[in-house]
Amino acid sequence: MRILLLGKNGQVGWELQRALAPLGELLALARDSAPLAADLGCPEALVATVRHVRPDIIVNAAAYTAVDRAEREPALARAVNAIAPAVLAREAAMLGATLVHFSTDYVFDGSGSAPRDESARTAPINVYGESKLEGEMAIRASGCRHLILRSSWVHAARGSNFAKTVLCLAAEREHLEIVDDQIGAPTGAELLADVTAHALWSVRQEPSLAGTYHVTAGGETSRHAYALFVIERARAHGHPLNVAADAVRPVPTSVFPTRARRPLNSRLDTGRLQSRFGLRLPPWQEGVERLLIEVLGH
Ligand SMILES: NC(=O)C1=CN([C@@H]2O[C@H](COP(=O)(O)OP(=O)(O)OC[C@H]3O[C@@H](n4cnc5c(N)ncnc54)[C@H](OP(=O)(O)O)[C@@H]3O)[C@@H](O)[C@H]2O)C=CC1
Ligand SMILES: Cc1cn([C@H]2C[C@H](O)[C@@H](COP(=O)(O)OP(=O)(O)O[C@H]3O[C@@H](C)C(=O)[C@@H](O)[C@H]3O)O2)c(=O)[nH]c1=O
Ligand SMILES: [Mg+2]
Repeated sequence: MRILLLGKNGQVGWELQRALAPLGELLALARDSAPLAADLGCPEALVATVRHVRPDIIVNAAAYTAVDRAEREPALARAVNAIAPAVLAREAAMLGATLVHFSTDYVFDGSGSAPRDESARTAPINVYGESKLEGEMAIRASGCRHLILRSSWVHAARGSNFAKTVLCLAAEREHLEIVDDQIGAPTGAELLADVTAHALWSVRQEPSLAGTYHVTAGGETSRHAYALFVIERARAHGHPLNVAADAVRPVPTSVFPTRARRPLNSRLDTGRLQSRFGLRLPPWQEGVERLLIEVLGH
């Protein structure tokens, strides 16, 4: 079985290099891999690469993930997150290959407080979310066999993410302000990659399992409580931080200015994945603890 992985150096792509390796012959590419081009901004080159490799499985871990910057670069976000996945899906359909793709809680508007399942109405409130939703829809419309895995708040030791940003800020500053009205589940890239490998293997055995699934770590938290957990656990590991324990101020999103709007309710219902694939999703704190140990070198 030949697997083509795109975006091998991202948070999820890096962990997929490890998790997919036992499933088949893995060819992992980055944007600038030579001699095979894997720039998702360049559809012709992408097509040439897929036709040359003739994979049984395409795993697309590449994406435009700069949420605020996307508001200023909507065309590039759409090229990478919507047009490239459409091209990959068309090629997968022609080859009879399975396409694995990742999407996000940001396809939803974040209203209410209930977790959303896969059939919930999508209504993105920023350019990144719009571009990711368009990518999902193109994949479904192509008719290719696919797994679309929607996750949230992904962190990894390698790459940039909220947890590592908080660690840096807490080392530099004495006071932090963190929004306390965005609720979701921080999800380790290694968990997402391992679930991907498991789901992919299951779909090979049972093609009717293909489709769209929500995949996050268990439990939920606010960004503020998440930041506090990162700070407390980093201290417990002996990491020196400047910020005072009572100086992490909770603030509403409405007073924390960012270019892109963010959904407040990012809760995803993962019941479908757990029951159909027989999987258990460990609590988010376990993933953050692992991240800290890796980042702090203990
Ligand atoms: N991060 C998160 O919180 C979440 C992410 N997701 C989704 O999960 C998937 C993986 O995300 P994650 O690993 O966190 O993202 P990262 O930002 O860590 O990695 C994205 C990768 O895509 C690559 N990339 C960007 N543009 C191009 C391009 N034009 N051509 C080729 N490669 C490109 C980047 O390469 P380079 O370094 O060269 O720019 C980078 O290696 C994405 O689909 C994302 O939408 C879903 C939910 C939450
Ligand atoms: C750094 C910082 C951020 N914030 C706020 C700003 C923002 O509203 C919220 C989240 O900020 P970030 O920019 O880190 O997170 P963001 O890049 O929006 O994270 C998202 O990335 C994409 C790729 C996804 O798919 C989502 O699941 C989600 O993980 O936290 C604070 O309140 N205080 C702070 O000190
Ligand atoms: Mg960000």
